[in-house]
Amino acid sequence: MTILLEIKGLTKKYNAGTVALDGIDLQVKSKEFIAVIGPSGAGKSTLLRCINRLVEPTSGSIDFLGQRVEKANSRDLRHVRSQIGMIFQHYNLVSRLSVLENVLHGRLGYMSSIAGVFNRYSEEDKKKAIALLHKVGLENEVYKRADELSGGQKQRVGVCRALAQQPQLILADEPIASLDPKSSAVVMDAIHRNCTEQGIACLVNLHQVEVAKQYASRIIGIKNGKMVFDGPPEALTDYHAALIYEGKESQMYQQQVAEEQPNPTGRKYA
Ligand SMILES: Nc1ncnc2c1ncn2[C@@H]1O[C@H](COP(=O)(O)OP(=O)(O)OP(=O)(O)O)[C@@H](O)[C@H]1O
Repeated sequence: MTILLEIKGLTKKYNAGTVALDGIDLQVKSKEFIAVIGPSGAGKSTLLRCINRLVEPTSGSIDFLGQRVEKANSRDLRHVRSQIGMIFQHYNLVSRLSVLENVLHGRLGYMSSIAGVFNRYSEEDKKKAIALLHKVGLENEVYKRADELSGGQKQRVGVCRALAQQPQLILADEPIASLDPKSSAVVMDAIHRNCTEQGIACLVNLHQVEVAKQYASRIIGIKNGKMVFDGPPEALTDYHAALIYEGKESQMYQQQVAEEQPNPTGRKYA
């Protein structure tokens, strides 16, 4: 498998003096589905946000498909970001726009600035965006305003927006932290199934160890800005989990993804 992303010695110190990341080394290969676990404040969000430079790293290197991200100028950074989709905990949708328009925002990185400003999306982009919405069970919501949706539906729109980019990598920053267990299962299924089918690598930040084990092919444990575990889910024992969450054990059990309920209508999504 190709190496997509190679991080060496990544360190982030915030102005207040907090060392959020302390010399992280990480290689991500194409098609890997990696869960990043760790207690609140461990540095998970900072790690994901340094990869696409939503947060500026203090030192270290980030190589994404041969491009040095930490040194990239604005044009190169735009190119890198077009290949990295992002899913946010609080969805980051434009409330007053339709579901379809929000998904089409995933195409902006591929359009000229003028076409983007005037929302001149191609018919093909629109068809693909609608097909994505069908795939996640939002076929009846395509033309609704984003602020008319439930949290779980909004996050499925966020997933479609990231997929519309046709990225090489998706960064999902606590995508289920604001959702109930049933919606969490639907969202995690949508991320996992689409990434697997389309060969997209994914780094997903999660609090819950059981959810990480359920979906990931590899788990990374972060504690106090350092990587303290890196291995397959079956290698993550209770001992490792206790070590990662030491003193904050209750956080690793926060809401677990419910098994999907049998659905008499035959529709996958409620
Ligand atoms: N903009 C910021 N300015 C100053 N300190 C910050 C900033 N963002 C994060 N931090 C600090 O950096 C550390 C790591 O935070 P980060 O949000 O990356 O952790 P996390 O593991 O994602 O936590 P959570 O699960 O609660 O989101 C914490 O101590 C946090 O308070």
